[in-house]
Amino acid sequence: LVTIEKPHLPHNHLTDYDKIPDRCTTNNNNNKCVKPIQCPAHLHMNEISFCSMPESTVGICCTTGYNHSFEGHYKIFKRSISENSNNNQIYKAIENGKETFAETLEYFDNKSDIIGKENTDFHAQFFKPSDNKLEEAARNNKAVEEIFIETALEELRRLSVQETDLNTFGETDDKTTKTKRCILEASCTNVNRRYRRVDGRCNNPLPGRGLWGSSGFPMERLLPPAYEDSIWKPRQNSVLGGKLLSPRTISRKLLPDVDRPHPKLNLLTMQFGQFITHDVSQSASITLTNGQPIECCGNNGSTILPPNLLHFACLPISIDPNDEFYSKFNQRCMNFVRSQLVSNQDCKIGYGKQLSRATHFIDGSIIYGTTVRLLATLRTFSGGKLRVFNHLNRELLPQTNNRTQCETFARACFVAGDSRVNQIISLTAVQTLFLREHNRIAGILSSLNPHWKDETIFQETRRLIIAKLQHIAFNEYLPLIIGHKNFRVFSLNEPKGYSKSYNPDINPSITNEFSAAAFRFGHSTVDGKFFVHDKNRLDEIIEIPDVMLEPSRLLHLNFYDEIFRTLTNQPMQSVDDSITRGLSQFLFRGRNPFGFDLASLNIQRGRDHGLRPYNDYLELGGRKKINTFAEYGDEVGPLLEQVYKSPHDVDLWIGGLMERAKHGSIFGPTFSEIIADQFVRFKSGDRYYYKNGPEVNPGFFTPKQLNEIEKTSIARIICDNSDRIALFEQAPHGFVLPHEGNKPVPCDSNIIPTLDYSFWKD
Ligand code: HEM
Ligand SMILES: [Ca+2]
Repeated sequence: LVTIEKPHLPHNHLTDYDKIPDRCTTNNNNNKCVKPIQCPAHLHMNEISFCSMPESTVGICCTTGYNHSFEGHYKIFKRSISENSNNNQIYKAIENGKETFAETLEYFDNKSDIIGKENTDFHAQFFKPSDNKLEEAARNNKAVEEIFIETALEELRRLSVQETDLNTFGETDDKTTKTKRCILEASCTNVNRRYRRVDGRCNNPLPGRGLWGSSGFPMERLLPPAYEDSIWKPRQNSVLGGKLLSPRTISRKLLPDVDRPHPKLNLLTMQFGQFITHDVSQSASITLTNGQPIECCGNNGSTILPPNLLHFACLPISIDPNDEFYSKFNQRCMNFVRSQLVSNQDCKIGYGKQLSRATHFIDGSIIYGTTVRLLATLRTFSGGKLRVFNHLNRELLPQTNNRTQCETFARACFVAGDSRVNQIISLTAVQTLFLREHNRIAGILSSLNPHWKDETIFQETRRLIIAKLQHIAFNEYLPLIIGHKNFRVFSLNEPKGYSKSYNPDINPSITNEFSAAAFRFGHSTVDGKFFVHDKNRLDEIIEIPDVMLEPSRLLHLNFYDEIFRTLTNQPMQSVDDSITRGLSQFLFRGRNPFGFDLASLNIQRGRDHGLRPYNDYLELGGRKKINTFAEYGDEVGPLLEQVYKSPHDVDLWIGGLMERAKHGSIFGPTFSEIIADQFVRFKSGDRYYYKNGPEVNPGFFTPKQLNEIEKTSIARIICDNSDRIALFEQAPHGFVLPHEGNKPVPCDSNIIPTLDYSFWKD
């Protein structure tokens, strides 16, 4: 290893892989950033952020998107051996070779006593010798354990990447998956398909990258995980020793319910944020082998299950006996099950990697699903349309009898491309909006092109809907949340016409930092109430827990229009240290007197996903770490000090929420950068990005079509799909509260531009 000058990571390019060699030029001073190991030609450099971490002396990895070379890991392990030997018998064992395999086994044995056999198996999978090896060992009378260590050593030292079979990757809807050792590979035949695949595969057809961003693909990371055993053990201890406090304690002491309406943005901004989230990210909890959920609490929540009964995936959130709220219900335990990992059994070494079930791209997977099979259940196969539930002459989402997605008492329960569609009724409404827009466009395209068959109409419509969704996300939504400065700095603003932003080296995948922390800023923007107006009279105040997993109100004739009027006219809440009780006490309460605390889930999820403490991300963004609580300021410092032993313990989601908004962004710099970085990935890592021209995008739009698409606005889509029962006008800037410069205009006004679809005539 060569120590080199610590590079300054410019804010604008968390993902600028090209610049790595410049920044990491060799220079033997004491800054510890390390020159990246040389990657074999078919792999490429990733995770440049290691470079900005002075204490990450070892982390630069060669990766094809998520799997680090073994050498990269070996170095990580070496470091943890020297720094943290207690917990790391296993690495010691590897370091010392065969002599210490007993220690390795001891490690496993200890574990199995504490948390059951399955966990041992989990750890074992990283080091498990192949069947061939085991047979050979048996023939030669070698101890299995010896083989075990030999294999681990071999794997660790190997740099080259071999082909092997791996058939347990994600869900596939075809048989084209061919995988290599540590390069999960989709075989991309027909790379010039005009339409993107529903599962997101083969977006990047270069070798080793076919699965990038596809459904079931692992999330990326900006920084290496903070697992206490470097593999999967969540961060649970303060840097000063002793346990971190329970997420619930942090939540109830730091995040009260205060009404602070945002001065400019409306609830549709909140709702669109969740909509985008569900398009790009879905982690899934581990389940029992029969698919049933895992329970980590006993006696109706009054206790955490004893260790011998606790499933290895349990990370229950403990509740203090003096919790002002939950103590009333004798609750001492909130269920929490850890996220599923990508099963990469043939890659024997590595830390746990969470997957996303959604395609990581902004590609309408929330509308169309992520498998051909699911999509087939959503289509009519006639006229390119999606199935609807026709209700009083209005199109609603199809209903389902499978009530696992809704409260049992709900009169309606809907299906869409994403299983979370019923999570809150305003989300269901936006899902309905895009369903209607799809069918409306399908109607227009088929009347323009009567010779088109169902499949062509469907695919062309889907392509256009995705373009509209991307246009709204990048053009209307993103600048409002990250602010124009970040928008510029991250080169997210582009002139009209074709984009030059595509870069096949950029991995489009969701980062853990984005989905387990930064983009959850949105939870702070949720208002606990919807003020629903009938014409201009206040009709009903809905408490949000009453419309979670309970979307029946959409069966009321006026409701669809009314909820859009509420979303556009009611302010969202500001991003700050306030979370509505609707989420922090009553999440999914059903008919119970209490529900979950989403803030606790967020904090625990961050620990589950190995997010590092907030300070590390400050540094990643080129800022100084905060070393004393006083530096957090008079307001925030004392609060944090109540719940964290050290300023270096602060969870990322909490630290980010506490930052002051700057430069026109609605949150502080750390969230801004993580989010901007993610949107750079969504754009520059998506070959089918709607603004990409014919040289890269097989599904490109003509310049004239693109010119029309760039007139898209959320306001126009709302207008075109309203029931015209309670919604006849709309402000042109759909995410901005109506004001003098954003007055509602009649839906047929050309102040809200319409698209000329004649350019879609064959
Ligand atoms: C409107 C009410 C909302 C409800 C009821 C809700 C509920 C939830 C729940 C239950 C989770 C899973 C928590 C866990 O176990 O880790 C979650 C995750 C998440 N939420 Fe929300 N949420 C809401 C709004 C939003 C908004 C407005 C945003 C963003 C602007 C957002 C962003 C996220 C993100 C990024 C995740 C992680 C997704 C994943 O990767 O699985 N949510 N939310
Ligand atoms: Ca997607």
